[in-house]
Amino acid sequence: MSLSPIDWTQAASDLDSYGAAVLPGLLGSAECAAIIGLWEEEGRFRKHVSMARHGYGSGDYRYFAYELPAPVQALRSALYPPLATIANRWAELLGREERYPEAHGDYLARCHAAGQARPTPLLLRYGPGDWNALHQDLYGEHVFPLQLAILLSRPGEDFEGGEFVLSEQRPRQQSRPEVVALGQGDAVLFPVRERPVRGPRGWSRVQMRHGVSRLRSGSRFTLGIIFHDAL
Ligand SMILES: O=C(O)CCC(=O)C(=O)O
Ligand SMILES: [Fe+2]
Repeated sequence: MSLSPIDWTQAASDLDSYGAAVLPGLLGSAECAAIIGLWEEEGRFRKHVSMARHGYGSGDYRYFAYELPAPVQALRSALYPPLATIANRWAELLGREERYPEAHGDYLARCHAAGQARPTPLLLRYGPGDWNALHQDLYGEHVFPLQLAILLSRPGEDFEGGEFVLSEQRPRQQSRPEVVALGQGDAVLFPVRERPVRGPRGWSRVQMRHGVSRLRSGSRFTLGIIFHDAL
């Protein structure tokens, strides 16, 4: 798999300003199709979740089992180091003690030592009328602060509707919505739980949630990459 070059200066600046950054064309259409094709390979997954059954919205997702498929493993380990740099800067701004090592393997060792040893990368599938409730992907005490979702289907061709949505809950203020327009193969980077925002009296912390608006028609697949593992 070949990753297109990523403008990390732009991505960090967008994350700081809006709490979201798009990595345009991270995957090509053939790579997207190959990852969608994994959905049918049941043996690749450790768990299948029906969102309606849990009150999470409507649609399905499947958590990959270890060993992760090669492109998923490659994305997870290649994207971690620049994200760890941003995460460490944010931790400092927020007065958090935790710091993130340079290599993903070292961070996973920390998760695994705390009993968080199940892989969290997932494939999501939405059909007509499906949606994903605003949520946070927390699976234990260890939370790597940034994650990404890659849109694998073609908006306007494979599906209509189904916009990626973020909400930012500001202390003592109303929440701010952010809708992220994605094309096939684009990734959106976003905070798992919180991010620093500069206010009149220094930095403060806002809570973030993400979800997906209702699909009007068609079929939409996403690959989610989360860097902490699950209990
Ligand atoms: O389908 C999407 O765009 C959102 C997926 C999601 O919730 C995730 O990757 O954690
Ligand atoms: Fe999620």
